Amino acid sequence: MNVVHKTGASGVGNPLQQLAQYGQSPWLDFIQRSYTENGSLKKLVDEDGLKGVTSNPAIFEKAMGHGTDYDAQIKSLLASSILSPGELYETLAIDDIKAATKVLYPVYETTKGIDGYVSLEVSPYLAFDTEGTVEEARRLWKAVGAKNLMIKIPGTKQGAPAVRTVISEGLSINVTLLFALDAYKAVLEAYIAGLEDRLAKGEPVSGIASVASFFVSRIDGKIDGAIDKRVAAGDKDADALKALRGKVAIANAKVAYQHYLDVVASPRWKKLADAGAQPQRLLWASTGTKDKAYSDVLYVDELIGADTVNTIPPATFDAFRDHGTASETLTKDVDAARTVLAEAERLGLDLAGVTQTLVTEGCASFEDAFDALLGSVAAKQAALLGDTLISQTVDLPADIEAAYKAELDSWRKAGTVRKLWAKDASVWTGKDEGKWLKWLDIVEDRLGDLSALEAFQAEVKARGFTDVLLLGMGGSSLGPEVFSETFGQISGFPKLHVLDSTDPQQVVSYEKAVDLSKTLFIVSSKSGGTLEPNILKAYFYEAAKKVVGDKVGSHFVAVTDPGSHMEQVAKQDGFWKIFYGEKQIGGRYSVLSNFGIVPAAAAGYDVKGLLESAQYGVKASAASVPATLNPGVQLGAFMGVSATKFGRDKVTIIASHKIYDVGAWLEQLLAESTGKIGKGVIPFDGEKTGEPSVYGSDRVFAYLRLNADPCPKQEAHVKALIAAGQPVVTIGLSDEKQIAQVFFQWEIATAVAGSILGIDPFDQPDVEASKIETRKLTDAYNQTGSLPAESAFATDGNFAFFADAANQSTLKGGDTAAILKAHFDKVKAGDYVGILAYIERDQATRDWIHTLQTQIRDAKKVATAGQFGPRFLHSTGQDYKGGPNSGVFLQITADDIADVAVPGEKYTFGVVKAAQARGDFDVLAERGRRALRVHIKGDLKTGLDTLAKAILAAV
Ligand SMILES: O=P(O)(O)OC[C@H]1O[C@](O)(CO)[C@@H](O)[C@@H]1O
Ligand SMILES: O=C[C@H](O)[C@H](O)COP(=O)(O)O
Repeated sequence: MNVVHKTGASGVGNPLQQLAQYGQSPWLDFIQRSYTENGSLKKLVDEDGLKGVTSNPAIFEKAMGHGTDYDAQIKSLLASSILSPGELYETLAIDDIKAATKVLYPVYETTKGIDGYVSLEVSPYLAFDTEGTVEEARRLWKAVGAKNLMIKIPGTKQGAPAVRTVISEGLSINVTLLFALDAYKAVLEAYIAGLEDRLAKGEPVSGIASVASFFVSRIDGKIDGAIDKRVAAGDKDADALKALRGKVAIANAKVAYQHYLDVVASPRWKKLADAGAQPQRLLWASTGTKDKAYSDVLYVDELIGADTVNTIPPATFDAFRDHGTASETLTKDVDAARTVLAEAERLGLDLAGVTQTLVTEGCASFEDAFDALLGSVAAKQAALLGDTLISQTVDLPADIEAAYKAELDSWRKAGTVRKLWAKDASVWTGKDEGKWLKWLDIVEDRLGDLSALEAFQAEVKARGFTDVLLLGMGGSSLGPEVFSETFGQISGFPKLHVLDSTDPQQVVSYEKAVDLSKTLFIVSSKSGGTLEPNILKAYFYEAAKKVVGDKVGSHFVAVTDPGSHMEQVAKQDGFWKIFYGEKQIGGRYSVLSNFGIVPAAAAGYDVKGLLESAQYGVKASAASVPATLNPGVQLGAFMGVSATKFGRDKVTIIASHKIYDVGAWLEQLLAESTGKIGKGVIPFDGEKTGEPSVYGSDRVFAYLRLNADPCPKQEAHVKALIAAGQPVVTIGLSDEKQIAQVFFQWEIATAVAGSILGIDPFDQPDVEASKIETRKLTDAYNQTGSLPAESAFATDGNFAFFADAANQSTLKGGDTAAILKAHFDKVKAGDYVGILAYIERDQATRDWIHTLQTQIRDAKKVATAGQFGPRFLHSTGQDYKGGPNSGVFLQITADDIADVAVPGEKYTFGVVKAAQARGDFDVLAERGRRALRVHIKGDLKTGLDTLAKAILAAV
């Protein structure tokens, strides 16, 4: 923008200065930091008689979204705080507005509060939200804290009542996006009513200012477009239509001004004026000429009149200074203006429809501009934060990429990310999903309670515990397990062990692995009613009591939701501490709440560092980050679109060795959240990476890569997968602590994928079903002393085979080879195989199962899962029963070499495990799954080896 005067700095002959003679105030429709800082804005005030400034989302997009004006401040803000792009934008915008209000303040003073205003618009996302607008207007008003601020509010149906409310509270308001006379009348009415509300409350009406921003050029843009089309089509009224080109917008504005004059002359207004009220002036907005055929000062020249404002874009400002004509025009030819409007109506130009469209388009285009602005702030932020943020790269074949991008764009346009953050259940099935979203806020909440967590950590250290034994299932155990597997033992702190099994051997192994006299037990159960943690607590409480005596309670800590059965137990048994969870967070979303953080603190991990890393992730996927750039949403769309549109519903997890256990946590999150009503994405962890040829076209791949220590073999495999056209998302971590960020990113992604799948990602109906079956069996045991009888449909050596009638009928032949062959022959392309083993989970059995699943995959070219019961029941079990019916399952049970009693119960751990396996199997069968159970008698190792060979022969 130039500051060149036609006739010198004195202002004599400067048309901009001359506007004052006609009662019009020129404002500038532009703001930019460098422009304010380098004195250019002040120069316009001094030399051109500039009297105000307006901004809008598109203007800020131009200012902030490009160039380097804001980089230094962004850098310094990011050095001291963890902010979302929305928070960052707002801080920058508020600073700009504050700086401009300082430059304009002398104008405010000399004009006694009539001019000198700087406008800041509420978020364009709130254009149809009265309450949201009111809240945001109050917040911004306070944040800027300048008398010469105007909050800009769209004059929509929902905006008008907001205007009345905030005017009644004494805020100065610029009502924007007015195109139609009726809308203008409504906001003028809202202004007057707001002032009357103040009078009624006995509050002053002086010192409050308002303008009604009536848009001009956009109307001609639309009407002229319609005219041109009709003329080109040979309309019979072509000449009459052509005569209206470039006339309708000005006529509309002139008629609006007549309404203003009528209102300010009314007795109703006089009363307010006598009390010191200022009229709500009409402000001509959108006054840059868009059609080059017209004068570049058309919408200034033609709209000059008393008590009005014209907010002029820079180029028009320069042009008007150079060759504008200041003269009273607004009240000229009003009858002609009315005739233009009548003529437009006669010719069917539908001004009402056009103005309505312009409101809708205006709101949408400000939203688009805001999205672009926030997107560029997000991109700048990501570049500056570098590897503080985990990286994410999505490699997709062209067809999936197109659908993925379209999905993200439709999320952006519909503002679905904001709805998700606003906990709006309509993002999913519209049931009670909104009540399960506290995990969105939990990181901030936990960061706010760091001192309590750190004090606990110091106490644990001071008490000299050697071990921490966590007893819990699923969401209460898998997060702590990731921490323990990733960070190991920290010097000076106890070693963290996680027990999530009812296998008697495993219970005993864990007991032997710790020094009971120096162990801190964490009993972890959100609901407090889950069978396993309750019986494990009973067992270890008794065991520890034998060693530490009556003060055993001081070795126990509970993590549970308020009011749970576990809370009562903890109180009754004198536990050292009780840490509470949030009822509005489901187990699998609880890792960043006390369920993950308390065990992490006990083990001496850097809780603050973990939470802060997570907080960077929270901000990177915040409501303000448009879907197209929002990593959590991108990840969710990657899975959701691949599953629903391309039949790629299997997420294969590949993780660097040091962070391998994230896969187990991820399995629960994805499977329990999405696998239901026959839909879902099915996670596969634990398969060794293979050549592209062993994978079908039913998969996507998630590669969690520790950038400092990638495995060359995994790297090569992933590269080959991408080259082969498999969909791959690569998530890069610069250090292990970033697993906390990974957790949050996948939580958002899972919620997003759930939305795309059209399910409720926060319930787990089929897990509940097998819990009920198990409970029936353990109750029966308590009554009768034995589990209900069952009979194998075939036995062969040390193997006994069980199946429901439907499956049995398909499994011909009496020997192991024939049965397994018949079972695995059912596997077809797009299916998966699940080996579900109710045996001790130790290194040897884990190696066994992972080798076996990989071998089956290579033979059958299908996805394979290798799971241990009862652990997986609280994880992938939901998907296996409730998700797509594409699983072929082999359940493995075995004799227990020794059983272990559960204190206070008739049943033993062995009985519980057996009941769990049967409950699981019954529900699989009931859901029509292809399932076979093999029971191994005698020595387990021999049985497993023989079984593996038989399976390999069968596949
Ligand atoms: O923490 P709780 O209530 O003991 O539940 C353990 C696990 O059981 C489930 O409720 C069902 O498997 C999981 O969602 C949960 O993580
Ligand atoms: O308040 C100002 C308006 O936002 C601006 O004048 C819109 O102008 P445009 O139609 O040129 O975008």
